[in-house]
Amino acid sequence: MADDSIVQRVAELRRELHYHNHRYYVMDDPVISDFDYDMLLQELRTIEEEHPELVTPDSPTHRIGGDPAEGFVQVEHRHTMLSLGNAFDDESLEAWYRRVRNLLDDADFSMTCELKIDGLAVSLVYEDGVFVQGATRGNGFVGENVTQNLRTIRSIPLVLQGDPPPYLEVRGEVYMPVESFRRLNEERAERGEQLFANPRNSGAGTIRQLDPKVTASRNMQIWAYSLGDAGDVPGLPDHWEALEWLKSLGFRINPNNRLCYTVEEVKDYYREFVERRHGLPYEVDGVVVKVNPFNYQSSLGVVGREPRWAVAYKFPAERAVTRLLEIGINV
Ligand SMILES: NC(=O)c1cc2c(=O)c3cc(F)ccc3oc2nc1N
Repeated sequence: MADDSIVQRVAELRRELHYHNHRYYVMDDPVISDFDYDMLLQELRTIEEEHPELVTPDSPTHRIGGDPAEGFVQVEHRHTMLSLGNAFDDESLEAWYRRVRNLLDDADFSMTCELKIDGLAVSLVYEDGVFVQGATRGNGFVGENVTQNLRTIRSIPLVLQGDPPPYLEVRGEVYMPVESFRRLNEERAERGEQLFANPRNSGAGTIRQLDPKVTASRNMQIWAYSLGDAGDVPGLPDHWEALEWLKSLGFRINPNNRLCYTVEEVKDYYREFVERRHGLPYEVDGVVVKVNPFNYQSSLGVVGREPRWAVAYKFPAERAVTRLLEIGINV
């Protein structure tokens, strides 16, 4: 049995490694050299090999799980994962805005604008601050358990910082950075294998790999974009504060999110990113506009499978061939 000093050292190493992992993969601002990080990880691995009874599932040495899965177990979402209604032009955005204002008896309200990441929506469940389950959206009610694969994504925290509630669900979009997609297709072309059509497809295929080692080899990333349900965290007044709080817990929140007070500001944001979208290291297909105050979100409610309080203002479709040429794939 390991004596106390070993148990203490293991806890200290885990805390330090989770912290440096967060700095490197979530904040993109490491404060330790890769060499020193690897030395800490190796020290922990050595101790865990000598004392297997000390290994815990949230250990940073266990991001790449066990054997390939046979298939995916289905999981029921505690809170249904709804779908976004679409707007394709300013008129339909303004129609959405007017409808919401009417329903709110002409109240004023702020809106959050977020880039709509073109990836795969996932639900992450944390119990007592430890990552316990990751699932795809599926049909919104039932998704696939892809926990082992999501654990390999370094920007998904295995252990939360701050003071998380006993149960927390977070939603995010998992995606393959454009550069990783380009490199992956280059490797496939050299091996004479079939190419992936776009980062979204390769990302979705990677998350649904049966072997976590394959997922781990493809540099997948995440942007967290909301709580599973505002009711899970009483005391947060609106979505913007919820995003700030999630950032304080260690989640990777997109720095381009913006708080807007008028539909004009929303349109400015949209036009800004119609221009800037191809300079981003990840693919986006629009802007998600959300009524910010949670009390207004709950009074607006849901119609069918879509929340009344959010809309996806899509970017103009573009010719796929041009896009592939732009990211350096010679089709
Ligand atoms: N792809 C995305 O970047 C993204 C997606 C969604 C959703 O799908 C979504 C669906 C809802 F029913 C409600 C809010 C949402 O917020 C979202 N926010 C985002 N930033």
